[in-house]
Amino acid sequence: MPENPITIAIDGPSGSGKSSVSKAVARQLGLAYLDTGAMYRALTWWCLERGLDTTDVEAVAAQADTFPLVIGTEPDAATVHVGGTDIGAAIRQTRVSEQVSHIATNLQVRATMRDLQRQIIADARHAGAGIVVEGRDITTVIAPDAEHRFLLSASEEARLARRARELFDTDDDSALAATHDQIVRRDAADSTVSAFFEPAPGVVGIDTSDLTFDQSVAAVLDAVEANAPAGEPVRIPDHGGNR
Ligand SMILES: Nc1ncnc2c1ncn2[C@@H]1O[C@H](COP(=O)(O)OP(=O)(O)O)[C@@H](O)[C@H]1O
Ligand SMILES: Nc1ccn([C@H]2C[C@H](O)[C@@H](COP(=O)(O)OP(=O)(O)O)O2)c(=O)n1
Repeated sequence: MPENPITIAIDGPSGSGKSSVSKAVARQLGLAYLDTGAMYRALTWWCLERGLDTTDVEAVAAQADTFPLVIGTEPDAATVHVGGTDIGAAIRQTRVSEQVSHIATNLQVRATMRDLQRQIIADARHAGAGIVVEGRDITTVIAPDAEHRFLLSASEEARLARRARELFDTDDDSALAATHDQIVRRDAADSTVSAFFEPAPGVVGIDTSDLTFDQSVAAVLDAVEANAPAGEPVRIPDHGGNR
């Protein structure tokens, strides 16, 4: 087991920059990376493929217990497979984004995901330098004892514009309107089961609204460095660490 593995937990609403910043931080520090949102999306895809009603709490929970999910934890290969099928692209489809909150607010599903996520974190700490884990309940429920915990935020305006540019290559009015459901409605639904708009006690809040992407990454890296035990430099200075 490595000497001092670390877990970096990062939460925040949609479009706050969790996935992109977490991947970059993991790369820089030579850590594994876990996108917990991808796990909820994978289960949503699986249920839709089987024609299940995603609001059927018991039926969905039964699938969560058994569906053959394999999630990659390399920041440059954060792959998602179920039963050997690569669904990395399919889980980003609009039909999945529209339904995923039904799955993510199912408390039985959350309990199953919690156990899976904790196992992945334990494995990464056992096998390597540690892991960056991002989602909505990582700082509060999944890994409240993580060495470093962050809540990323950004104004609704900034988050909508980012997502619109990502999905439609523009943030004109029609792109913003099309993005609204994915960001605002989904966050409202998801926040009924997790608290990710404000940092919990002991969690470092970073508002990325007026930061560039690189500044957001640097803000997390600087805070990790500042919080590291004395004599243990954590930043790997050259290109992307050892993974
Ligand atoms: N200051 C910033 N911090 C983080 N991401 C930013 C920033 N400015 C622009 N972006 C872009 O916004 C998008 C954020 O998306 P993502 O990382 O998927 O957010 P989340 O995982 O929170 O939904 C990315 O395309 C990223 O490059
Ligand atoms: N730990 C988590 C991670 C994601 N979720 C929910 C929140 C979202 O509706 C879905 C998908 O998460 P994802 O992080 O991919 O969402 P974004 O599209 O990046 O906003 O899962 C959750 O409830 N708890």
